[in-house]
Amino acid sequence: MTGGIAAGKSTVSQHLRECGIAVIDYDELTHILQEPGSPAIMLLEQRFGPDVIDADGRVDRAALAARVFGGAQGDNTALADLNAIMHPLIDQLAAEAERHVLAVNPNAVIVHDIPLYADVHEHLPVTFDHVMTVEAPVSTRVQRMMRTRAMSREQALARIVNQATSEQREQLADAVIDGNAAIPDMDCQVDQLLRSWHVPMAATHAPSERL
Ligand SMILES: CC(C)(COP(=O)(O)OP(=O)(O)OC[C@H]1O[C@@H](n2cnc3c(N)ncnc32)[C@H](O)[C@@H]1O)[C@@H](O)C(=O)NCCC(=O)NCCS
Ligand SMILES: Nc1ncnc2c1ncn2[C@@H]1O[C@H](COP(=O)(O)OP(=O)(O)OP(=O)(O)O)[C@@H](O)[C@H]1O
Repeated sequence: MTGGIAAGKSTVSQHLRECGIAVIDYDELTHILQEPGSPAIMLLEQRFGPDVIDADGRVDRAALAARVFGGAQGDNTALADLNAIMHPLIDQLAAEAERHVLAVNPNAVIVHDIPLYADVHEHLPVTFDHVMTVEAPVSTRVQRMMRTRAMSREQALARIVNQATSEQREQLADAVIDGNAAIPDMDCQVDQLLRSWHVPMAATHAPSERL
């Protein structure tokens, strides 16, 4: 699963989990890797300086975001350098998470929630049976980011322009979830998709019981 920022991926993830599906969330993996003691800390401090690490030794994500999305004068490679540090570590942790899920249940259905799939798919060490993207208009997503992430319009737009476009994501996907629909409708879209892909769902959340 991929999708533009604030299109509704976490909302879909929640429903997938309720359906008994394991979700590996690459934003969560990023956050784990930015906790004290992670190998990423030293690399990020070397590249971005001590200001992006807080007093407890974890990444100050707001400070780092300002560095990479804030258009700092003379630092044109900041975002690419952040990605070069983080992405291999995220991929490694995702592979570990997948192994862990499969060790418990070799038949598990696993969804990787990869916001930047369109940007990174050529280098990912895993391949997928299906790709879905969650999409909503830019104006809706900007409003959501301003409301729920306390971002300014400029900060919200800076994230969007530094990601692939909806069209690029849709070209790679075999299904598009309308993240602008009401949440119960989104859930129904997901249920239909899972049925069409013959994905078994947890009985307690079978769609017929919810409707
Ligand atoms: C830039 C950072 C510090 C921002 O932290 P913050 O708490 O504000 O955002 P969070 O991590 O919750 O991510 C929210 C969304 O921002 C967008 N985003 C995150 N990283 C990037 C990036 N490198 N390029 C473009 N958009 C990004 C995604 O849509 C993501 O879903 C952090 O996201 C980070 O270190 N990103 C680099 C790792 C990465 O690429 N993660 C995405 C994995 S696919
Ligand atoms: N269909 C919807 N209708 C109304 N609000 C929604 C809908 N989908 C998501 N939202 C709300 O929009 C915000 C962003 O949604 P969500 O966190 O699911 O998006 P996301 O794609 O995971 O975002 P991010 O890229 O920031 O991780 C949340 O507050 C969520 O409750």
